[in-house]
Amino acid sequence: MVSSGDHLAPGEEGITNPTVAFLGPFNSYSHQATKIVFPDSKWQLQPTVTIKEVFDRVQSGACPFGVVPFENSTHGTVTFTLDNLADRAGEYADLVVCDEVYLDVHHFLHGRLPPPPSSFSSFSSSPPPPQQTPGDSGPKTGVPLADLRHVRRVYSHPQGFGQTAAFLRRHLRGAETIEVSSTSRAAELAAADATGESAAIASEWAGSACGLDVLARCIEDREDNTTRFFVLRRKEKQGGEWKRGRQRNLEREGTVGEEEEAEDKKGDVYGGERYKSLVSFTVPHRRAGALAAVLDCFRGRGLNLTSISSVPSLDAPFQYLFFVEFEASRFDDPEGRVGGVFEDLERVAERWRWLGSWRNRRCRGDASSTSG
Ligand SMILES: O=C(O)C(=O)C[C@]1(C(=O)O)C=C[C@@H](O)C=C1
Repeated sequence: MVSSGDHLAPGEEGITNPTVAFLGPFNSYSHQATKIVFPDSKWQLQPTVTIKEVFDRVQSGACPFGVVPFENSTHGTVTFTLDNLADRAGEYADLVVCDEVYLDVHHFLHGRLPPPPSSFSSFSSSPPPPQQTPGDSGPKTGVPLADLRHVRRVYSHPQGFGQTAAFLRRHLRGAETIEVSSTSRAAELAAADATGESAAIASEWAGSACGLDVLARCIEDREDNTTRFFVLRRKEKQGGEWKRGRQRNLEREGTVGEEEEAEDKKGDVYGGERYKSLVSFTVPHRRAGALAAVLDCFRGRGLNLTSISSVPSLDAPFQYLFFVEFEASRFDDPEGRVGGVFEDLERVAERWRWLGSWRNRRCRGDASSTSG
């Protein structure tokens, strides 16, 4: 099976501006995820300061693609992305999700090694944590590799803190935690602190790019910590690529290798799980069972839901806009189940929007699903 990057490369033919926006700076997890789909030998990767800026660049056409984190397996939804997908101000009418990327996320604590033991007396009287001894077989994970009593503040992205809550509780209880726009920005800030009292929760490569010392490795609460990213593009391109009644999304723009085409034909490998789609909707707030009625549309069409999220709709306090992901594509809908559920939504939801259909990267037989 070819990698998703290989699928994409020929797709550049129709793209005169091979640029991709992602949440920067370089060395963020978003950067890593972006490189999986858009190798930097072929694409110009453009870091942004905010997730909103990724949406802006794709909507304006400045970049044909953008990559944004959507959810983490430990800490849940990335609210900045959901907020933009909610598009309350009607700024992103043309944007759709056209692919997904899974990235294994292993956080390191980076900072400066502690000063000599005699200078600790003013910080704390508790004993230093166990350190790695020369006889240890491999690098220890999830424990401090040095005394952390000199660390007064820790920078990270809110997701970085959420995914390492147990380590922070156990080893950095007294330290101030400061949320910043990305984990790679956190590493930059820790490196800029000449006192050596700042640390960052960031990837291994983000810390080493800033010349920081590793104070602890793999400090995430769960070993299977994974973040899923969405690839965004403008709608008309994707819609225009519908050939032979099949989905023609980002990686399928005339780029499907023979090997993959053969895989596609094996309905038993992918079953009904080859594709996923995302819709957002609001329901009549005061009507009992209104949300259940919308969800029942999917049940009625035999469509399996894979995620449900919500954000305040901002129509009125405590009213919500919902997101539902389900296993099917509007571009590969031989039984009309997706078309049918859209008709149902038209009747049952207050307002609703299709936000994209793409290949399910976590279905059996797709080797390009995860990296990290
Ligand atoms: O801060 C980064 O490095 C990012 O790319 C953002 C982000 C996120 O928003 O979830 C991406 C992956 C990790 O889950 C932590 C942070």
